[in-house]
Formats: sequence, structure tokens, C-alpha cells
Amino acid sequence: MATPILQARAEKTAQLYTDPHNPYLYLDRARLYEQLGFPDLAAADAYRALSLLESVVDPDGCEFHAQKKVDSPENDQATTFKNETEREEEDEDEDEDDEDNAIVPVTQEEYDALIGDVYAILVRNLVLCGCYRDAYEFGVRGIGLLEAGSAATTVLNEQMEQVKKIYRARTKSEAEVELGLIDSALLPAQGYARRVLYPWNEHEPDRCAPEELKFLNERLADVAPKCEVRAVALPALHAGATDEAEVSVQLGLFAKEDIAADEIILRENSLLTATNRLHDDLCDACNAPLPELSAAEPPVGCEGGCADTIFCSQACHDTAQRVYHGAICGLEDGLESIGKDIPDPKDKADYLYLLLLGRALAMSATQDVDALELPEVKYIWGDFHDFDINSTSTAQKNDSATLPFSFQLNILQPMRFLEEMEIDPYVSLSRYDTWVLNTLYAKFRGTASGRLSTWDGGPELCAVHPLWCLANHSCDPNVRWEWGGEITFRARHDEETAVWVRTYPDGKIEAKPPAKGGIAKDQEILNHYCDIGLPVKERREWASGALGGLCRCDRCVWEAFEV
Ligand SMILES: C[S@@+](CC[C@H](N)C(=O)[O-])C[C@H]1O[C@@H](n2cnc3c(N)ncnc32)[C@H](O)[C@@H]1O
Repeated sequence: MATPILQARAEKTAQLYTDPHNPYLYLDRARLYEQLGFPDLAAADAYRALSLLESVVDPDGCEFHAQKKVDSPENDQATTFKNETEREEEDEDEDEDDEDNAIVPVTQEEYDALIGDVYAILVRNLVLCGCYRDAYEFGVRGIGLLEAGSAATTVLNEQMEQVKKIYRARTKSEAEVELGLIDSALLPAQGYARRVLYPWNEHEPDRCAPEELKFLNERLADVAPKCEVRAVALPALHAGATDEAEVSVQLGLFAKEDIAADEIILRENSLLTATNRLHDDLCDACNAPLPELSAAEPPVGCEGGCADTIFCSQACHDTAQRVYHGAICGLEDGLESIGKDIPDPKDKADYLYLLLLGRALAMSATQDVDALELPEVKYIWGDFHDFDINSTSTAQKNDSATLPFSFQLNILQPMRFLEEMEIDPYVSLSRYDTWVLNTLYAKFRGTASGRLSTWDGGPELCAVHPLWCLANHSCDPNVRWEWGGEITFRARHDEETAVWVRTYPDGKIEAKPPAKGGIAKDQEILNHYCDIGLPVKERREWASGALGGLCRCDRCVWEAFEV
């Protein structure tokens, strides 16, 4: 049973689906998200309201214009809550509805009445997420625009005090700082959002249910015939887990029969890939190196006018058209400029996740399916916390606020992707709403594999392989993985298994003989999310992002003297 506030959010969302360029509705929904403790979603809606309102003062500079349906008795129907299926059924009747509802532009007077609240909500919620750099930019813009002394400028000035506090801490200065003299590049751009399974998300499967496991095992049979997906109890690693015995029931891969050392046990291809290399010699679909032009089967170009989109084979070309390229064919020029050429190497990994998101959006549009229903996405682990309606969220004080969130990567750039794909981001809200994007990011951040550049050592390629990523981690893994055009697991042999070493305070070193290679029937297939040659402290640091906490595998626990 939905609580009144969730019900109100559902109603407002349903209204937005039929009146998508109405800034009032976005502002209303932003307020509801604020109350629900989702400052990230509130900021995104406030930004949508702001972008639409800007069209009132600059109609020629804006592609989408603020307008609203004028209420009619029929329109009232749209305010009653509909679930996803009911909504789809109603879409067909929508054309008739439109004839009954007049759509009118939002006026300058309405702009004047709304704009203060829009800035106040946007800036307050960006601050709550910890996105201080963009909060500052919008705060300064709002203060410059709004009448001094208004309620909204009071809110903005309060928020700017928070920003100044962060700036002083960052620059290690005690002195008062003038707002105009702040160097915004020194403020943090990235904050955090709650990593939760949204209560209105109807796409997430019950992955441990027998029928879902059966489905996954049918898929796995083609890719890893000697392996099986099973439910497994893992130690809970997240920050809130204080009890060592607390477990998290998840999935893992297991051997169905004995596997010899060096045997390749899994081969998987995926088109959910991304690269930040511009104009590269890699296949656009699978990211494998392109064959020579003189090869018997030379590379295949896109026929739709994408000069830099090249595939390693006709098969990759055809699959790409069907899976993701169809919707973006011919739109390469605009799309190429998003998320590549990143000036600060520290941001490269985050921008690769954005590019992965872009690929998922292209897949969704090409196949005309919700991104969260894509087979590459639906069953992968998202490391979600339970949603607690009574808990509010700020970047500083919520255990579930662990999903990196920024104005650029979660709000602005995804909108740019949609616009470059010639999709109206407002009309397509039901498919590409911010909670959908956050859910995609949560899934990608725990499961994507990456490859580093041989040029500068920075991350340059990443991919989600939905079956490969079901394998859990150990610092004493029994497989190695390799990723060319396809990703593989190969059982380790005797010389490749990890040596356990620990050093006592008096300098004495203790080592354990490494395990034998190969994998016995019913053993879990254990991958490695970090370089297993590193000492325990470094391994734990490297793997903590993908694990959601510090590794407690047998080797780590032994090497860190925790047993
Ligand atoms: C790539 S997924 C692995 C598959 C996942 N168990 C599933 O159900 O799909 C990574 C997540 O698995 C869990 N995990 C993997 N190895 C683990 C380990 N050694 N100890 C505890 N949790 C682990 C963590 O929650 C991590 O975020």
C-alpha cells in the first residue's frame, strides 16, 4: 500500500506523462522528492523546470518550450494514479484527450512567479547532495537574477553560506570569502545519491526466485556450459554492517563438474561497452581491434553516414544495427562530443560510466524497450540498500547515500545524449527519468569491467558482461579473466594461484602454500576485482568500490591478522 506521499509522487508523474513541458509539474514533483529524501531527484526536476522556464525569456535559444495543458474535466483523469500497464493502455487514447485539452504557453508573469522557487529548490538540493560546484554556479546566477530580499534569495544566500564553508575547508582558509571570488573549480562537483531500489521501480526481478534462476541458467548454458548460477550468502560489507555474521544473499557462479587447470569455462560477448578513445581503431560494437583493410574480411563501415563508426565484421555491423546503432545512425557528430576528451584524468572512469549509460540509452531507443528491461541490465547486481521512507537523505548523513551523483553526469549530460539522439527528454520521461538513470549507474558501478590504456594507464574501455559479472570476488581466485572481443574465464593452474603472506610486527614473515589449480565440482567460481599481487591493505582499497566495502575473503582476513 503506497503512502500518501508516494501516491502523490505517482500522480504527479502520471500528469507529467501527459503534460511533459509543464514546469509547474516538475516543480511540484521536485518538492515531493525533497520530502521523500531524494535531493538528487528533486534537483533533476528543478533543473527541468528551470530549462523549460528559460524558454519564456529566450524562446529562440531553447529547443523545448514551457507550456501547460489547460485543465478540462478529462484532464482531471490524468491525476489519478495509474500503474505502468494501465498507462500503456491509456497511451492509445491520448490523441483523443489532446483534442479536448488546450495547450498554452507559460507566460512571462508565470515565469516571474515561479523562477525564484525553482532556483531555491535546485540549489538547496544540489547542496544536500554535496554537488557544491553546481550549487554555487546556479546560486550565483539566481542571486544575480532575483530581486534582493525576496524569499528565494534568502534561501540562496543561506545555501551559499554552506558553499563558503566547504570552500574554506577545501582551501584551508579561516578568512571570510566573498562569493564572487570563489574559484568554483576548487569546489566538489560530485556528491552522493541514495543507492536504493526505488519503491516505484517495477523492473527489478526477484533474482533468487527459482524461475528467475532457471532463466539465468538457460542463458548461462550457451556461455559457460560447465557452470551454474546459484544463490549464495556473502558477508555483508557495507558501512552499516557492524555484525560480522551479517550476510547478504546474492548470486554466484558455481562449477557443475570438475574443471581442469587452464580450461576456458566462460566466453561471453556484450555490446554494452564504452570507450573514451576518439576515432579509434576498435570495433564500435565489441571494441575488439579492427582487422587490416587488406584482410580477407576487412572492417565494415556504417552505411548511414557515420564516418567514424567502423565494425570489425559484417556480423558486428548487423548486430549493432539491431541492438543499439539503429536509433543513433547518422547522429554521430553530435554524440561523439559527449563524454570523450576528458581534461582531468581523475574524471575518466566516471565519464566511462556516462558513456556506458549512453550506450544503454541507444539500446533502449533502438529496441524500443525500457533500459531496465534490457537483458544486459535487468539481472545484474545493483547493490541497493533497502528504501526506508522515514529516513531523509543528505550526502553527509545517510548510510544509503553511496551512489556517486553529479549535476553533469546524472542530469545534464544524459539530457544532452537524448537531445543528440533527437529524443525529447521531457516527452520521453517515462523511459529516461532520473531514477532510471541512477538505477543504471548503480548497476554499472558494481559490475562493469574496465581496461586501462597502454598509453597513459588511465581507464579507456569498459563493458558490462551480464553473466560474467555474476562471479564473486576472492583475493585467492580460481580463475583469470581476459577481455578481447569476448570476455573469458580460464581456470588457474598451480603456478597462478595466490600465495598468502603475512608479516608480524617483529618482521617475521609467514606464508601458506598456494592452492592447487583447477576447480572441483560444486566449488564457487571466484573472480578477482583487483590485482591479487598487491598487499592486503592496497587490495582492499582497490576492490572496495566494486565490493561496496572492505574485502573479507579468507586470504584478506588471514593476512590482516583478523583470525
Ligand atoms: C559483480 S557483483 C557479483 C555478483 C553478485 N553477487 C550478484 O548477485 O550478481 C559484485 C557484488 O557482489 C558482492 N560480492 C562479490 N564478492 C564478494 C565477497 N568476496 N564478499 C562479499 N561480497 C561480495 C558485493 O556485494 C559486490 O557489490
